[in-house]
Amino acid sequence: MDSASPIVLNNVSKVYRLYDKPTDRLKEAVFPFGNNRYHKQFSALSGITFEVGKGETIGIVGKNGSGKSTLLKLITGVLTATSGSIAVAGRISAILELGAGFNQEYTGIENIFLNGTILGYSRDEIENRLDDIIAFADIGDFIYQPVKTYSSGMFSRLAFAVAINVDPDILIVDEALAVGDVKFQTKCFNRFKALKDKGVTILFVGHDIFSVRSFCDKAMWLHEGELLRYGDTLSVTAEYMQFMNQDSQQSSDKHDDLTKNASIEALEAEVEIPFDAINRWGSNIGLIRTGLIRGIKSELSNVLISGERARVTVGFHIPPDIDTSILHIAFSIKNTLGIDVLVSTTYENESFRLERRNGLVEVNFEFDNYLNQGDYILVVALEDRTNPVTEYFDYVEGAQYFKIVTKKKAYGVLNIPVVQYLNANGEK
Ligand SMILES: Nc1ncnc2c1ncn2[C@@H]1O[C@H](COP(=O)(O)OP(=O)(O)OP(=O)(O)O)[C@@H](O)[C@H]1O
Repeated sequence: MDSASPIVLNNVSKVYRLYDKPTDRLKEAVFPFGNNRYHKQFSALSGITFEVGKGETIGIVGKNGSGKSTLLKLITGVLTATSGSIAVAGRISAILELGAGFNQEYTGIENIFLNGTILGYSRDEIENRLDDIIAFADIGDFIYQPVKTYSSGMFSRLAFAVAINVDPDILIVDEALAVGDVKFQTKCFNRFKALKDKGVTILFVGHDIFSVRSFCDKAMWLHEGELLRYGDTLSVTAEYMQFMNQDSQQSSDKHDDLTKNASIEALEAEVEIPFDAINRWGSNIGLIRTGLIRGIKSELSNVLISGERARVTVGFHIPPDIDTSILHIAFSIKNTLGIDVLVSTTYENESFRLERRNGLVEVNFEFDNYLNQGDYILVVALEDRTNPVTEYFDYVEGAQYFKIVTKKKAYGVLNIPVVQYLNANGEK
């Protein structure tokens, strides 16, 4: 165990007591004999062991009720563990519940001082930061009103403004609480990034996989109170996405008949699965046989030239039990942060008709490739988008890994030609 790690948990468990009625809690307090008489036990976390290195940013994922908030409340000390040990070194700033640590009767400004004091700052230190905090919250004259008059958006702005404009060693944030407009959320993210660059250790409950992928060094997946995975962000979130996808497919009975793999058996002997995928999932894995991207002119393998037209080819089989009217073909190009920078699906194309046929079917997508230089991942999928949650027959994350090169160095995510001209003396 690294003694420099600011957060170390060893075999931590948390058991909540559940009472059927509020009076049962009272009865148990008044008659403490026979402790278990009035409550049931619920294990919200069990056997959690991990450590977080200094300056690491950890994204925590897991479905509702998996124990994320409980874990963070144990680390911040709001809750105490039923068993196990938790060692935290450094000043923690946390936003786990909107309104926690605020006095409803106090004004915004008074609450800034209250919160700052809870975080361990002196009055002078808070005064030095007051203007920044007020400017960041940007809630106008409401800052002079009692916080009980605030909307949840205002609350969120004030809570974030305080928590991220102080100098914590450890920042703990639940992304879901960043309610507000895109501008405010971007401001928060910029500030997180600045804190991360300064070496602050950050625990971040991510509800959007892509913010976890773009922001976190490592990811942690909690499931039913257990730590299922902890490690490389891309692989942990990919496994989590796969699980969530399967979970939603299992709970949807609409296309039960499509999840049969019988037709795959006939195809299995034909070709080995050629992909070196980060991840592959779906109800009919094996249907996709090719997924590749090429520059149309250069035809180089695994290298595309920015600005050149590119083609993605997806080759697949259509088994007899899949209705071709709901079967769609999609690709996405992800950058190394796992963010989809380009997505296209035949579902968007009203004139697309897939006819049933035997043997390999190929669908081509062509586009002018204005992506900038860098490393990219090709994802190809066979999907059904007729339900609110997309179901995948076969999803290959990593059908091809390729580079895009530019003729001369370009900046930004896109390399779109931009016309530049000068208006001298206001001439048009
Ligand atoms: N005070 C409490 N008393 C009893 N059970 C609780 C209490 N707080 C949480 N739980 C239960 O513990 C489990 C874990 O809850 P927790 O809030 O930690 O999950 P979560 O992953 O943060 O969920 P969400 O994503 O919905 O916020 C849930 O089943 C929840 O109902």
